[in-house]
Amino acid sequence: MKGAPEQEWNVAADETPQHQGGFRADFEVTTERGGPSYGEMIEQVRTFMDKVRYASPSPELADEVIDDLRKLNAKLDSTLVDEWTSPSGTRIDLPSRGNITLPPYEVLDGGPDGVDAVVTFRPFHLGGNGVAHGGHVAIAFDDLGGMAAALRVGRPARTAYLTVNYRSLTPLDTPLTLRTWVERHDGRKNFVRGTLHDGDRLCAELDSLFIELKPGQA
Ligand SMILES: CCCCCCCCCC(=O)SCCNC(=O)CCNC(=O)[C@H](O)C(C)(C)COP(=O)(O)OP(=O)(O)OC[C@H]1O[C@@H](n2cnc3c(N)ncnc32)[C@H](O)[C@@H]1OP(=O)(O)O
Repeated sequence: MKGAPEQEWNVAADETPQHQGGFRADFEVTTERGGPSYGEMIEQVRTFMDKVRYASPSPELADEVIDDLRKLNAKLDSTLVDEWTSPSGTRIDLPSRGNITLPPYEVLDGGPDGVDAVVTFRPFHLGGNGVAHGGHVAIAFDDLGGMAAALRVGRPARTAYLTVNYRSLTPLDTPLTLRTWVERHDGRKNFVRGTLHDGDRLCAELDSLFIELKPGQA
């Protein structure tokens, strides 16, 4: 596959370590990085992925799209920064904190008692036969389960295990209710449960363990 094999990713913005292990030392958040149009840029990329998932282009159109994409990739080349400096993951005003890799969700309420969110799986999250891929459901649970653990302990936590019980089909393009909460904790261990509903219908359940990271722990 052609890509960017010589590209160096995640190059530190300066020599000062901006974190002491885990994801982010201080949960630094921002509504400014990337500017006022960053959310719309992410939305357009998601829309493009939706279209790619369902498009059947002619060879000529595929070549045209490749050409356009190369130009777009080149535009971003000069702006690449490290993960701590990128807007992605820190823009709390945007769906999924502006993180393009996550299914878009909006947190309605979050704190030590848990997280209430609305997640909408996009057309490109298709698994088969018109419904969501189970892996994408797991990603939503992982992120929002991790958030419930982090909000309880006030520090980052990493997933030790994550079990998803798929109770019924998960629709695409439909706002769904996702809840996560720490059901029990024991030292650094946070046993996180979760549910995903389409209206009253239970689509999936989460049973997971998130371990609070020690200072400096990767
Ligand atoms: C606000 C922003 C929110 C953002 C949320 C983002 C969430 C995203 C979360 C992720 O996706 S993290 C990425 C996926 N996870 C990993 O890559 C983790 C890989 N594994 C590890 O790094 C370590 O194994 C881990 C940090 C999970 C634990 O290692 P530690 O050395 O810190 O702990 P240790 O092994 O001493 O275990 C601590 C306790 O947990 C228990 N434990 C650990 N792993 C377990 C496991 N898998 N099953 C059951 N118990 C487990 C272990 O037995 C022990 O129990 P006791 O204290 O009772 O002795």
